[in-house]
Amino acid sequence: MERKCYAKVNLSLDSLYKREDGYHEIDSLMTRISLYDKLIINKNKEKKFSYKSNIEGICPLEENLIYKAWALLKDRVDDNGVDVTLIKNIPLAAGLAGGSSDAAEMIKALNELWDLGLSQKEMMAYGKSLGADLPFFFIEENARAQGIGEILTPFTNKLNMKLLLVNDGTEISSAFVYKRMADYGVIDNDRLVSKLSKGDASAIKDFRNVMEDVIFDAFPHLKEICGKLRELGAENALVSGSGASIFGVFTDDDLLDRAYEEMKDDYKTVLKVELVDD
Ligand SMILES: C[C@@](CO)(OP(=O)(O)O)[C@H](O)COP(=O)(O)OP(=O)(O)OC[C@H]1O[C@@H](n2ccc(N)nc2=O)[C@H](O)[C@@H]1O
Ligand SMILES: Nc1ncnc2c1ncn2[C@@H]1O[C@H](COP(=O)(O)OP(=O)(O)O)[C@@H](O)[C@H]1O
Repeated sequence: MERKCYAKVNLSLDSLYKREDGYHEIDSLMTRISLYDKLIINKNKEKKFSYKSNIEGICPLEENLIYKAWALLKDRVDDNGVDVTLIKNIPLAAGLAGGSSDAAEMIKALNELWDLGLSQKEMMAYGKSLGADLPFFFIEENARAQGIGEILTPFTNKLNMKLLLVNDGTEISSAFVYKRMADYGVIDNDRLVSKLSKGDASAIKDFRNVMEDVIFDAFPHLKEICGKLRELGAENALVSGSGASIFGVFTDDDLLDRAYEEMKDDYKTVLKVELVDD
């Protein structure tokens, strides 16, 4: 069985306040992009999890979210052995939720492979126990994420945008940023959702990520990438999630192509991507 594990970007990301349990209430518009890891999963007869990948040392196996997803479900069946191959294309600790997407697809795959009959709601609950970003990947639509990321409301986007994704190899953990966050609550996501559903292009200028205050303070060079994208014709440029990936938003293909040519040799990863759920 083969599955595509799409990356996400946050078109807008607001953090409202820190809760008693240490997590932050957020309000974010999330969308999947045409950059994906590939998971190849086959049953084996050894009742074991065997793993290989095109990249070494993401983290110890027991900490890999794919392994954790398997460990959550393995006692539901007798023949629980699987051979898993991960083709990693999504940059690490990049605000693109690659690990979360891998784990969500692993849960969906095991549900099918082992005929577990789990509902979307049950899979989302398993997902949430592994990370706040996981539930989004069970929706398979653009969604507004609230709560800690698990309250999901699909939205429609009629805007034809393409993104130039830039990652210079900087890795930032979500915990690093959340620890330094102030209270915000400044983004009008109701208005943004309404504009996107009507195809009103003025929405693009309203995209915002409140984590940028913390991120640019600690990693000022990332702000320069946003500036460069704007200079090259992006209608907006912002950090995705807790970073360190930056995306420029384009509605003109020629400008996008030109910006790609200008930037492609200057950073570790420069990719033209589309939104997959529109
Ligand atoms: C910032 C966001 C925006 O989509 O994405 P990334 O940039 O990581 O992709 C997410 O909120 C990241 O979610 P995720 O990375 O799954 O978080 P978890 O593994 O559950 O938690 C990692 C750390 O972030 C903090 N955290 C996470 C989510 C949240 N709503 N409030 C928090 O304070 C937790 O306290 C923990 O210390
Ligand atoms: N399958 C996986 N892919 C990527 N990272 C993983 C995976 N499993 C666990 N991790 C750990 O989670 C960290 C952040 O995950 P990732 O999804 O790449 O970043 P982000 O949360 O910023 O989008 C990684 O640095 C790694 O230590």
